[in-house]
Amino acid sequence: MSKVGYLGPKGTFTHQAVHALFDQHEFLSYRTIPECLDAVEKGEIDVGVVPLENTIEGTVHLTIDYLIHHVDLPIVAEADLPIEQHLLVPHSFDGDLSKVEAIYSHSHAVAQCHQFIHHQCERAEVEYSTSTGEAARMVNEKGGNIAAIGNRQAAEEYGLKVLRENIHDYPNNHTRFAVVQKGSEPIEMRELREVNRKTTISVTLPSDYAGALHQVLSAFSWRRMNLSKIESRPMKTGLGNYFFIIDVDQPYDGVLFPGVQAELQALGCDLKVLGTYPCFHLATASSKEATTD
Ligand SMILES: O=C(O)C(=O)C[C@]1(C(=O)O)C=C[C@@H](O)C=C1
Repeated sequence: MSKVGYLGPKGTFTHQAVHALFDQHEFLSYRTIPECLDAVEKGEIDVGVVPLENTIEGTVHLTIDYLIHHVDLPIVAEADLPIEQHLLVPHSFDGDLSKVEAIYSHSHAVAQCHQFIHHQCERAEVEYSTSTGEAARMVNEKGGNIAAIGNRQAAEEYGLKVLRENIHDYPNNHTRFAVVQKGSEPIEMRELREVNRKTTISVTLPSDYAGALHQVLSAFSWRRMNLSKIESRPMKTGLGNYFFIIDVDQPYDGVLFPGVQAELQALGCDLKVLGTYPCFHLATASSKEATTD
């Protein structure tokens, strides 16, 4: 039995993703993304599951930055999960949204519901928490005219009721989660249908000069390698110093990728493969999307 760590506590979306991905393992929850990734790095757990990107709010910068700057852990799998954000309140709350004094949640969850908060809960102060599950736990502990944004499992876990369903501002809300692992021993997962294989790399340009990014991209384009994401992040060394995170829509191979690497190195770029991995679609209890075959 392996140890699987995740951004907890129970009732987070990461917790849902973990249970859709793994069965028959020991599950350990961590309060923050860095705590979970550090535990994998130190070998306290075998794999860690952390959020990577949301369709409404974009990249979870804390995860990407921590993977680049603080730990050396390959991404071994990726899974996307439909996200349904609900407004959760104590059972004693009378249902009048204008009375909500504070809304607790993770910053990514709050960002997915800005319009709802702005138009429906005008009086509410936003209080950020380390996760949606933690927000639900706090709302239960504090009580009163306050609410959490989170999922139905969190409401059940922490004794709250769902006052409004699906309060995220745009439909088709999904979050991608990364599974990271230190050792190379394969960890048994549920039998899921693989929808794709991707390779994620980081590229640091030697200096800022005209056409530098164009040259980097052309190493992929003339090889007909499709990129599904490119994003710049600060190197944290000075204003204007950025690196690029690039998702390539194919597995690492022995011909095309070494060719790209050699070409980029000749340009003076630093390149690191962050993982080459299968991608899965997961389903929440309430969604009917395909998962297991
Ligand atoms: O707080 C949670 O429930 C998490 O699992 C974190 C997280 C995130 O960081 O994006 C995951 C999915 C949702 O997009 C909102 C929050």
